[in-house]
Amino acid sequence: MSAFPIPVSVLTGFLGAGKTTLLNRLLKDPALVDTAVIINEYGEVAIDHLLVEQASDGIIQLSDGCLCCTVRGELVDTLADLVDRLQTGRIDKLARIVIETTGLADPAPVLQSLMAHPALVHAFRLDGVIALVDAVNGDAALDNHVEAVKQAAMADRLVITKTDLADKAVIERLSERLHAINPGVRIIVGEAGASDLLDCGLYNPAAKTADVRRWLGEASHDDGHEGHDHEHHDRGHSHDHAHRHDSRVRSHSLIHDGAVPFSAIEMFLDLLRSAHGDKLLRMKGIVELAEDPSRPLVIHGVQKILHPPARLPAWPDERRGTRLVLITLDMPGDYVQRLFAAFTNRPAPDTPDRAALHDNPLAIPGVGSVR
Ligand SMILES: Nc1nc2c(ncn2[C@@H]2O[C@H](COP(=O)(O)OP(=O)(O)OP(=O)(O)O)[C@@H](O)[C@H]2O)c(=O)[nH]1
Repeated sequence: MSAFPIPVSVLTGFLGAGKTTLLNRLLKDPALVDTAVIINEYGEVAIDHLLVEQASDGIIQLSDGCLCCTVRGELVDTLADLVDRLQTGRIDKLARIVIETTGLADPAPVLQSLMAHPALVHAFRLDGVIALVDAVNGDAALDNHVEAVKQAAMADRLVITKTDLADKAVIERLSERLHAINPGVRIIVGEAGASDLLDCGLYNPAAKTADVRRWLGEASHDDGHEGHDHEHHDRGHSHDHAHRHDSRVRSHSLIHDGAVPFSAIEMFLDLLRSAHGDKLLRMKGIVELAEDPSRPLVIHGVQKILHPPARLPAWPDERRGTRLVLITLDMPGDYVQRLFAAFTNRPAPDTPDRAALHDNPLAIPGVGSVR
């Protein structure tokens, strides 16, 4: 039987900051035994739960949507159900919960639910908010996305990730900026472990800045906007939708049932980045490679950076094929789908096939021009 209240850590950080990477490291630590992980992902093709290296029964995947808006009720139901399962003996032990938010989440509504929802207040206590800021892309995220600022401002622990990719001076400037946003916070530069991040003590909004208290106050009056400004355009296998916070941000889900040659994926990514690299916030996906279909390729792009692709030893579940999620800012129309269709040989009207792109990759009729 577990002791109530159960500590809950909220893991946040802008798109691609390294949340899943950190989670994978933390879950190997004995301090996280009997931890349930709740993952929320934005984009209709869920990938993150496949990349968390833990027995799948400890991971709960919330449906598509963002924790701070459409799936907030689902989080409350999930947590209430965990309490019920513990009380009825269907789960033996639950020592801790980690909630990984989407990179675009405003953490305020999540915290508000945990701190104030009548069904949850006695069963759970918010242990702390851990926010990740990427040393390479963090400045740009803070400049351009209020969600990134909110995440940093509400944190009890800030972790600067990807310090191996940035200069010392850049990291120092970023630390100063973060201290200005969140004066009381402890900043961990580089690899953070369980002892740095857990047991922060009860979350205390009074210790946070005035902005955070205002955001939390606003979040408590902001229920029931399910589905607002959430478009779905069904285009066969591809879906787009606009994020409610900012209709300039869209997610594009690309699915191809079948293997794809590495050269096709490489060229698709190259063209996308050279034509619209400035509009790519996040890209991640799992690819069935024609050259070696048994070991999926995992690709990650974060703003301008394409991280070195990694190979999984095997497929995490029975599904094969290629699934990519792209989150973009101001991307024109259906450019992404058309380009992807061209490379996976599913020509859409007016879209050339892959051979044509190989012949002249800089001139793509119907897909827009490459700068
Ligand atoms: N070089 C380097 N790469 C890192 C580090 N942390 C994460 N990455 C890479 O950054 C990419 C994105 O990492 P994720 O852990 O998926 O980021 P995330 O925050 O979970 O991403 P979203 O859920 O899409 O917001 C991956 O390719 C990671 O391998 C780091 O400290 N150094």
